[in-house]
Amino acid sequence: MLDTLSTSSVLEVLRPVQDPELRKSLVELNMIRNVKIDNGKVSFTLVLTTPACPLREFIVEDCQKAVKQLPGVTEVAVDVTAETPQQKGLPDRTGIAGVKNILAISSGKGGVGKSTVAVNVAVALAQSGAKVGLLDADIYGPNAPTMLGLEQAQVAVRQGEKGDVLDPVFNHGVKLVSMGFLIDKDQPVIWRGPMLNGIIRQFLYQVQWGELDYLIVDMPPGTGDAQLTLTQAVPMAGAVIVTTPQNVALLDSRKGLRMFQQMQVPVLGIVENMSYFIPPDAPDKHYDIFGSGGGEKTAKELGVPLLGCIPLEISLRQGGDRGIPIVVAEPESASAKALMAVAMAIAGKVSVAALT
Ligand SMILES: Nc1ncnc2c1ncn2[C@@H]1O[C@H](COP(=O)(O)OP(=O)(O)OP(=O)(O)O)[C@@H](O)[C@H]1O
Repeated sequence: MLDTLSTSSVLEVLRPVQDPELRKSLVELNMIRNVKIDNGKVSFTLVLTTPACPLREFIVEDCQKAVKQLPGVTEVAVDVTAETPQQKGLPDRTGIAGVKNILAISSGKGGVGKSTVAVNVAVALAQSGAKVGLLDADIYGPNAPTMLGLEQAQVAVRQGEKGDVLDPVFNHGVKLVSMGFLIDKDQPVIWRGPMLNGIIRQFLYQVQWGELDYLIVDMPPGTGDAQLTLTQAVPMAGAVIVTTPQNVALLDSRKGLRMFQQMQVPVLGIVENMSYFIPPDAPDKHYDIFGSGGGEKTAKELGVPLLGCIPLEISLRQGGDRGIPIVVAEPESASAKALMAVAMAIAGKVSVAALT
């Protein structure tokens, strides 16, 4: 079989090549398509499970190596595309039409950088080619509009076929709807909680998200009613918990973890923010202000993966304030690279959860 060059011999040599995260054969996962042979030139499409695949180059290389084993092959051309799988459903929760994966970014307490992570992960996924929405559900501090440069924007309510619909606003490749657009910012926080249910329903059924690979939900901090309402209403593909190295925040993360588990939302991992300090005048220096290895230790204790550690960097805050996320403003900075790696790790975990 292997000594003749044919579509089936190409698939045969590719069969042992696995997706490193899914640990399954690319051929069996239907990730190899359109195999064509033109004299010695073999071409095919590699359909990844996310455009943000961190292992893209390795997989392509493995495929090329495998096909080159066949006699008569002079060239291997791999066309890479992606089809994000749809999250597994829960019988009691109805998803949002067209939205494949809803992801919660949460934190045990406020101010740990949850929104910063949510916004930059959303933009990084969009940069990779994914269709991304961001639902800023943080009723206490809806600051995603500022961070995406959309502070002055208003969601437009218009008459749709089945009643009023809301169109998200758009910047840096991300569609955004924020609680900040719908709540009165001068209203006391205690009145905002009860409004949440109604607003969530609007987000679910009235926002015209269109087709999305990922809808990132910037959750309110903590584990109160607002979080329960959200996790009950929206079927989540997974949750990411943002924490800082200090112990108090870590304790709170444990509560968050338990809440998601009780709500049958898989916890994809934790992100340690403000892990170490990089001074602006010495970007190659690295100060472990809170000691090192805290994130790793906590991840181990909690039994979930550590998705990444983000340094404390002034330009990261400045990017947020200016409405130009660091992954756009300074993609080469340490914090941008760390955030991009977190985005890719999340995308990888979502694919694994959907396909295994
Ligand atoms: N790694 C970092 N380096 C520098 N500044 C950061 C970093 N992470 C977050 N910040 C800054 O800290 C502040 C709080 O961050 P952010 O708003 O993302 O936190 P949050 O957890 O979402 O807070 P809240 O609960 O109030 O919504 C912001 O000014 C942000 O720019």
